[in-house]
Amino acid sequence: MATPHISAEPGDIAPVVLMPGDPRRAQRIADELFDDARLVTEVRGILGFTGTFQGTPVSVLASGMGGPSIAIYATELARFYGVTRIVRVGTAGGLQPAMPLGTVVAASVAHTDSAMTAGWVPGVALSAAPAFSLLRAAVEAAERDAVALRVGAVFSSDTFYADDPTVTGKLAVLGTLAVEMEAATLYAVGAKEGIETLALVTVTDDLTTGEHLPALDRETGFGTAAQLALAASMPPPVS
Ligand SMILES: O=P(O)(O)O[C@H]1O[C@H](CO)[C@@H](O)[C@H]1O
Ligand SMILES: O=c1cc[nH]c(=O)[nH]1
Repeated sequence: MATPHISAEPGDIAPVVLMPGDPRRAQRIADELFDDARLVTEVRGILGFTGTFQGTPVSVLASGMGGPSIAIYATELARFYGVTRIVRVGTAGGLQPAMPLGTVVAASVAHTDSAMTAGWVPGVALSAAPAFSLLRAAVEAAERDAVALRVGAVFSSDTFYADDPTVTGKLAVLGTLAVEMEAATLYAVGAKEGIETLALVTVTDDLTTGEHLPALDRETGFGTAAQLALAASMPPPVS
């Protein structure tokens, strides 16, 4: 049975899903990292593929941009397709000095200006955090493979073109590493639906220097984060 936003049949999507914002990054992840990848959904141009990685089924589905969009896909995957792990493979703006373009950040917590979860528990500002199991596995994979990985807070903003740049400045002073748009909502949906989630984002804009990567590099510069996502989320091989 398809959902309003995903046309795959039950069983077409693996329990582990990588989730970039950009549908073309989803296609590249499938083409470059999966074996036997096949298109399983393309509703609204949001591409999803399923294949295998080292013999184990895995899927990739784009989220589109922003919290409301990723909430739709993560919720439908959890409720209707039996997905148990979602790892966002995104891009972000770096907020700290000495974080060159290409730096990969694992979001151990996500601040947000989104109102999406504000009413879930009245009077309580919910914390948005990943599954510790996935975060730990990503850190261990980075250490094992000698891959540089920064771990810390990100800011998941509803606004790409911010009117008030002092907001990210204040968050940077508080140690926030990067700004992006989906991690907090993904983590909130993960908590609500009882699935494991993690966001690994690659810095494509340095907000401290004004350096930016062009659009093609945002589409292609996912390799390290996607490899870490696979290493962190795939079940250990059966020996
Ligand atoms: O590259 P993706 O994964 O889409 O992530 C970032 O890029 C988009 C903005 O350009 C937002 O979705 C933001 O979170
Ligand atoms: O949300 C985002 C994504 C990439 N770069 C930014 O500055 N913000």
